[in-house]
Amino acid sequence: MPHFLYQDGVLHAEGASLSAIADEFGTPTYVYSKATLLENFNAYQDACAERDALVCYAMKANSNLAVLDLLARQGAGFDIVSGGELLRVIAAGGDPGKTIFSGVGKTEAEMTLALEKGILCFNVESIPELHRLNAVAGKLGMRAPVSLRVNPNVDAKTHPYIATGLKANKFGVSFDEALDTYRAAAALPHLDVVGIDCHIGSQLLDDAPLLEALDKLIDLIDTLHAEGIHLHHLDIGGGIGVDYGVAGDAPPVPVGDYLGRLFARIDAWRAAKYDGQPLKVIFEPGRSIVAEAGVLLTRVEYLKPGAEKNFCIVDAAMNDMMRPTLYGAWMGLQAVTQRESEALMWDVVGPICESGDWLARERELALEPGDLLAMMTAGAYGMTMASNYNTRGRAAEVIVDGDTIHLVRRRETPVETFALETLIK
Ligand SMILES: Cc1ncc(COP(=O)(O)O)c(C=O)c1O
Ligand SMILES: N[C@@H](CCCC[NH3+])C(=O)O
Repeated sequence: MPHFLYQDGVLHAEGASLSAIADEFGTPTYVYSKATLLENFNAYQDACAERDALVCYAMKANSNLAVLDLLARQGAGFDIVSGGELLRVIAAGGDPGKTIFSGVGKTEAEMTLALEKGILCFNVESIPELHRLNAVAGKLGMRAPVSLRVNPNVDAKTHPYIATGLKANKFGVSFDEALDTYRAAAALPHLDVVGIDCHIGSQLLDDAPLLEALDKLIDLIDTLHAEGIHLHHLDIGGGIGVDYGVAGDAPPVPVGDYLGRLFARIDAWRAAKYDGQPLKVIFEPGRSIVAEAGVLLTRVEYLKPGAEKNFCIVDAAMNDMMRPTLYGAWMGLQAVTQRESEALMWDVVGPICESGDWLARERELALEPGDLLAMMTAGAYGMTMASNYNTRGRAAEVIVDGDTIHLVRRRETPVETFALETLIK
């Protein structure tokens, strides 16, 4: 159910007017809807009900502590990719015992922290990483729970920067080398081989590539079983996409439909080969939980019509939302208060000194300076990818719950952007 709707001609997040939010907290500001967040998470939880399954929210999509806390209280686990993200999970009251650690470059310090905090599992992506983890666990007198991230060489049919499951990508152990890598892992004294993992890419609109990857993992689990390596879980990663409103794009597969098909396959396989003995299933969704729950609220500073192009200069920029310039991503824009006046074609750009600093191109909008715009579907990979380029303080973040507005991250001041720096004599 959409929670960003016009009421009396003004765009609202649940019961709160975006215009009132801009007046109180300024712009640019990320505005999240708590109801959307919970509905999206519960689409996974509901499809997993009564099953041995764990939804590990991929917090790289949006790691605001209040977001993590809300999801943790719904039973979420977390997929992390750094020691910093683990510290956020803990600060938000999340459970390290429901946390899995992905990523190709884990440091010794990160491994040590994760072992000391008792995470559920390391998703290991290479043989050198296995050896490092074995050594770190040995030094601590512990055994590290390990799942291998296998690269199933499946084409996820998404933007090349966010496809991760092809041979050409840096991620995971190649499918052909997976068996030998499992043997190597099983022979190391300080590792417990517990699972298998893959993540083939992000913003997938169709679940066919995910089910193809599942079939490959299933075959591999059977081969490992025959070798005496018995796994306790299968982690299929994240990747389900959202509707950004791109003309011609098919709508994304509903989460419940995808999980239904996935569980049906797993159940049929377990019934045929393992007397129906269940296998724990882990998911790592990010975008499909938070993207639709957020908008980026920005104000028009100047209108600069020109012979070739009309530029609408707003107070948000590529440092606040990198997706358009990084991926050429199309993001929806809506006027917070709609005008009756004539619409013109605008390129919506920020104040940063780069021609790549654009948020939207060729949009038909009726605008005046001072108007507010909402960039839609901006709750994922927005604030988490923000930077301080041009010494811009990062945006504020608020969560709306009904008609209550919670400021969950105050605006960063420009002075705070250089507070860690020091002069030399
Ligand atoms: C290992 C891993 N898991 C999960 C995710 C979350 O993906 P998405 O936001 O597409 O669900 C990502 C990002 O693509 C990832 O790299
Ligand atoms: N940052 C990307 C997704 C990255 C996925 C991380 N593995 C995006 O905005 O679409």
